[in-house]
Amino acid sequence: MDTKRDMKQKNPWHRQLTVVIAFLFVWGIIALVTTAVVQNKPLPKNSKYGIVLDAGSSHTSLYIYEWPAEKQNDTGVVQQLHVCHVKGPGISSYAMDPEGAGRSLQDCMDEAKRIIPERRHEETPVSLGATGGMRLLKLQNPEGSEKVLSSVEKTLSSSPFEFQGARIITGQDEGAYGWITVNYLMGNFKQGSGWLNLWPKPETTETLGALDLGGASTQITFVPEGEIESLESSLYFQLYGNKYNVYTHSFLCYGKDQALKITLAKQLQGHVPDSLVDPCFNPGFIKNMSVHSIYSSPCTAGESYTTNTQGRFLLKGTGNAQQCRENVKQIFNLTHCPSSSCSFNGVYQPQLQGNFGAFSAYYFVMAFLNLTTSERPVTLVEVKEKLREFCSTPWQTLKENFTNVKEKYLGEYCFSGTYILTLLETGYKFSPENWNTIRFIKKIGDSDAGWTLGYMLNLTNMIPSEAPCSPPLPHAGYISLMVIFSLLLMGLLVTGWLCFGKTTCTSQKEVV
Ligand SMILES: Nc1ccn([C@@H]2O[C@H](COP(=O)(O)OP(=O)(O)OP(=O)(O)O)[C@@H](O)[C@H]2O)c(=O)n1
Ligand SMILES: [Ca+2]
Repeated sequence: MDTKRDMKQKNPWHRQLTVVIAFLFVWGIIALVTTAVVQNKPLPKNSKYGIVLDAGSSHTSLYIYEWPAEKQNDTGVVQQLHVCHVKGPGISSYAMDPEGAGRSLQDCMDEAKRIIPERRHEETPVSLGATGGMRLLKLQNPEGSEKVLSSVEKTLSSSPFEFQGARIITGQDEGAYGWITVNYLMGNFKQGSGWLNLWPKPETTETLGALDLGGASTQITFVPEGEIESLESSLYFQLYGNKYNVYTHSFLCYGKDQALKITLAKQLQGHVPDSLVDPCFNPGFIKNMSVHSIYSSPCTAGESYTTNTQGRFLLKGTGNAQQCRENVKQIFNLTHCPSSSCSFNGVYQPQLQGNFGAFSAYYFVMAFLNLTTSERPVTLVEVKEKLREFCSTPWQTLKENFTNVKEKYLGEYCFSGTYILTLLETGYKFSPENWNTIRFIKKIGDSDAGWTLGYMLNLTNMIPSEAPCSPPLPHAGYISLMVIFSLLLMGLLVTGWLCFGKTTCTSQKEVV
């Protein structure tokens, strides 16, 4: 007791000092936590936007993309905000009424004006890419295709957005941008951010191959294991500091609508009867077809034919998947291959490698046939069995069971399913062993799989070739660590002070 009293007498500031330090300590903690909270408060959304119109052979879709203004070069930040499906057919169907092509886009452009905030309109890029249908129209009627492009250009350039062109994209670009889209959305273009910067990057990053099936053309794109033998099928990308040698090929006329025309033309063999019995359509299915609709395409232009007087014939389904397969196989020429390995029609294709995402019509058809929604991949045997069963279903039963499906689509699913199977197996050489590398996909996250996102990323230079320099820690991580370290330091200080105080006491005691 005496000792304590003595200490207080010797150090009258002892109590006050303890109170001040305790106060400063609490105040410091509150200040640090407040700073961290305020600093990491979500900022008001500051988005940028981009518009791409996919002018396909069968229809046009307008996609609006959105990304945070301050992070446009990061991987995976651009997301699909909205899609608007243009009413009516694809723009290539407007060759006889070019003004109609531009007019058809107006509703979707108005929708985009409503969705994108007005203050961003002027700086929002809008571009249109036309694919297989317009490539075919250009071959057949170059003047008509120019007029259609001018018409859509007029509509897009009269919008408040920043018009960046309406053009026919090459099949190679279509394949490449589809591959960029799926891999960007999957986050496969590793950016080496944060702590990852501290470790060397792996030599190769696995990417997903892209299979796109349209109405007029189809694309296959993937990174093969070895060298790519053909220069015209080879693309080189450097994205986020990673190098990619990509194989791509686009088959014009092997989209599923044109493939059907070629398959029918092969069966007609130039002689148009009054009716054609076809195993690729369900039993009881009857359709009155115009001969012109089959032979007017550049894809069947090589075939000579004599028509009956009406210029029409009846297509009658028998629903035999096996025979349908045989008919479809005939449109794949497998007799010559000038390279070490080929897909079909003498086109070079390296050995298949890695996993594949199959989208657009691949997805529409396989989803309808219930061959996509399974926890485990559906085997090739199961696909064949499903097609056998579906094709043999009477047309009347199908119509009764699927009242909500468009008749045009419904009538063609037997052919389409068989075509997809044949294209993948006979064409691209997928086998029972590697069939499970294919996933039929519509979306990745909220964004549709397709070429448009990749097209926009490229057009707006949003994929840097080098990984952008970034601090080793994300901002929130940095603040948290600063708080933790500061608390530790303070704790240390207080402990030190207490110990120092005690030592002084002890020594003082000894002195006393
Ligand atoms: N629910 C749906 C929607 C479309 N389709 C079919 O899918 C094909 C169109 O696929 P899409 O990828 O939209 O082709 P496009 O982009 O229009 O054609 P391309 O890429 O060749 O220009 C058409 O045959 C259409 O009949 C379908 O079977 N079921
Ligand atoms: Ca398409």
